[in-house]
Amino acid sequence: MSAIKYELIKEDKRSGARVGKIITPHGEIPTPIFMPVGTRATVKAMLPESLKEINAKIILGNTYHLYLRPGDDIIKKAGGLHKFMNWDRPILTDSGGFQVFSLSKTNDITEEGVTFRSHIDGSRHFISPEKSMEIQNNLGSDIMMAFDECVPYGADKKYTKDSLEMTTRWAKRCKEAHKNTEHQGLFGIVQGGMFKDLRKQSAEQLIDLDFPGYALGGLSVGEPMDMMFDLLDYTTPLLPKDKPRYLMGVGSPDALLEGVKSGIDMFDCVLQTRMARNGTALTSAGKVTLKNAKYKEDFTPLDDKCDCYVCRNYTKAYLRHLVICKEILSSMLVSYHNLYFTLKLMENMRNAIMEDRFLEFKHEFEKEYGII
Ligand SMILES: CC1(C)O[C@@H]2[C@@H](CO[C@@]3(CNc4nc5cc6c(=O)[nH]c(N)nc6cc5[nH]4)OC(C)(C)O[C@@H]23)O1
Ligand SMILES: [Zn+2]
Repeated sequence: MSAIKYELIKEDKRSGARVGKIITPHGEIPTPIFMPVGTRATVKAMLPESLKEINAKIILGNTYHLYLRPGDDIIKKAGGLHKFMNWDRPILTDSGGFQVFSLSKTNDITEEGVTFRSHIDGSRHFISPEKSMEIQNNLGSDIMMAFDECVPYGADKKYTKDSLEMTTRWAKRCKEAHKNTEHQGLFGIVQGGMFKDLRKQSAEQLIDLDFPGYALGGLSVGEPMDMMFDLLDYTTPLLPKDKPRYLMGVGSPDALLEGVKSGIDMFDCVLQTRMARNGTALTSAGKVTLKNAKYKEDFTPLDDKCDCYVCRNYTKAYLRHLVICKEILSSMLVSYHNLYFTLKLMENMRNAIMEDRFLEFKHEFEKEYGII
C-alpha cells in the first residue's frame, strides 16, 4: 500500500491541464502545485510560519546537501527532517544524483553508483541507489525521488540512451531498497535528454516498475525554453493519468503556465527565492528590479494586484532602500512576495481549470506579464 495517493478531480477539455489532489502522510496537496525549495532544511529567508501564511503546502529538501551537512544520521536522531526544521506539512526530497553532477567537481559514475568529492571540503563520498534510499529514509520525507543520472544538455544519443537504461536499473534498485513504503512514497524520474524516442523508452520502462508518481528529469538544464516545452508536450501524456507528474527544477511563471497546460501537477524552482536575494521581484506586470533608481521615490506597492503582507505594508521605495543597503529584511520581504505570487498563480490556475477557462486565464496572464 503506497503512502502517496493521487485523485484526479477535473481535466481541462481544451488542453492537458488538470486539477487533482495528492494525499500524503503529512497532509493533502492541491495540484497543480509549486513547491518552495528548502535545500538545506530551510527555505532561505522564510520562517515556517511565513510559509504557512502564504499557503505553502509542500517544500523540498535535498539528500546530497543534508547528507553532507549536518548529516542524515543527525537528522534521524532529531526525529526526522519535519521535526528538525519545525515543518509539519509534506516534504519531498530530491535523491542527490543531480546535485552530485551539478555541484561536485569530480565524479566517477559506475553501475554501482557515484563517487564524488564534497563541494564543501573536497572529502570523497559514494552514493548508490541504496545509499540514497537510506538517506531519504533517515530524513523521513513523504515523497522520495529515485537516484538517477541527469545527463548534461547536449549529451549525444548513445550516452543518453545508455544513461537512461542505467537510471531505469537504478530505479529498480531504489524500489527494492525502499523499506518504509507505508510512510514514504517513491517517485521514478524520466530521463532521455532531448530525444523524444528515448524519453518514450524511459517513461515506458519506469511505468513498468509502477511508481506512485513520476518526475520529468533532465530538463531545465540549460536547453532552450521552447525545446523544453516541446519535450514536455510530447512526454507528459505518456505518463499515467492517475499518478502525479512532477517537472523538476521549473520554474518561472511562463514555464509554470506551459507546464500546467501540458498536464504537469508539481513544480519546484529556486528562481523565486534566488531572484529575491538579488533584489528582483515577480509581479503581475513582469519582473521588477528594485535597484533601479526609478523606484527611489516610488511609494506604491510592489504589485498593486497582490494582497500579500509585503504589498499591503511596504513600498517599492522602502524595498529598494533595503536592497541597496543589503539589509537581511530585503531577502525576507522579497522572498515572501515572490513565493506568495507564485503560489497564488498556481491557485488561480486551479480555479481557472475548475471553471473551464484555463486557456483564457493563461492568455490574460501572459499579456499582462509581458510574455506575449
Ligand atoms: C531554473 C533555475 C533558476 O533553477 C536553477 C538553475 C539551473 O537549473 C536548476 C533547476 N533545474 C533542474 N533540473 C533538474 C533535473 C533533475 C534531474 O534530472 N534529476 C534529479 N534527481 N533532480 C533534478 C533537479 C533539477 N533541477 O538546477 C540547479 C542546478 C539545481 O539550479 C537550478 O536555473
Ligand atoms: Zn505581494
